[in-house]
Amino acid sequence: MSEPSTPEPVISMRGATATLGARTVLRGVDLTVGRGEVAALLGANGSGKSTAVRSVIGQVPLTGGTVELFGTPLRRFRQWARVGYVPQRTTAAGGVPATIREVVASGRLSRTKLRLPGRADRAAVDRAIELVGLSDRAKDSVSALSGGQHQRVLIARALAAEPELLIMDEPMAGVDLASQEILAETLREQVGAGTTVLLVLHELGALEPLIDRAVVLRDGCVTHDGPPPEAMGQHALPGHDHVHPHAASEPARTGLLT
Ligand SMILES: Nc1ncnc2c1ncn2[C@@H]1O[C@H](COP(=O)(O)OP(=O)(O)OP(=O)(O)O)[C@@H](O)[C@H]1O
Repeated sequence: MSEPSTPEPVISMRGATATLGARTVLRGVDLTVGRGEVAALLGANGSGKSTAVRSVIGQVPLTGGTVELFGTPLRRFRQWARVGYVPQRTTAAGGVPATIREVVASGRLSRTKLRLPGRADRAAVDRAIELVGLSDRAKDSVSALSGGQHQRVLIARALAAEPELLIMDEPMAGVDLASQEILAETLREQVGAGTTVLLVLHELGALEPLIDRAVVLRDGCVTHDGPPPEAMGQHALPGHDHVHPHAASEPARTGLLT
């Protein structure tokens, strides 16, 4: 008991294995993210990045290994308001007519539960919309938004709960440059405020300066865990294509990732 204790990890995944259909997608993944840390999960298409983060929040059951969130085993974890999750490229519209503000406000439900929203709740929703630069469009229908704006709405929805841990799956995928800059700035603010962040990325790109640690997956195994390898910041090394299924333009190159 003499040594100063390191801060309790916010995410602690140990020896995680998972299968989807007949396919083993995670083969013993260790992933630890400490409080206030910004970690990037990198890897080629199909390496298991999305499956790993979905396992962290219990959307994909593990066949082996363990996950703890804020020091609590996942099966006992109930404090979901502490976790904001932005899934990979979904739409905020969902076929139901809703305004930007309504969609973002739905992200606050994990805090309000069954009580009526109060002033602090409304302020958190307004602030989340402001952070992603959509204040002037708050009353517009989400069905009229571009892909990048959709993504900003989904991120604002996650931020509305003021999460301590923010998990985002390829937040920059298919997002126009202007929205990318706003998202990077939003993330900078969150990180500055002490939020712990886990990002799935296929390249570090504009977010590189924010990343403390990179964890690289290959075929369901961790092949690197440490400072972001330099080559990952650029579209480096020829012959290593990562083709993003959602990218409209030419394939991005991700160097060490494949
Ligand atoms: N529902 C499913 N049933 C069977 N296999 C699946 C299912 N979903 C994903 N897979 C497979 O599991 C593997 C890992 O998928 P995952 O989405 O975790 O990879 P990823 O690293 O996030 O890839 P990407 O960069 O393409 O998003 C892939 O080979 C994928 O085809």
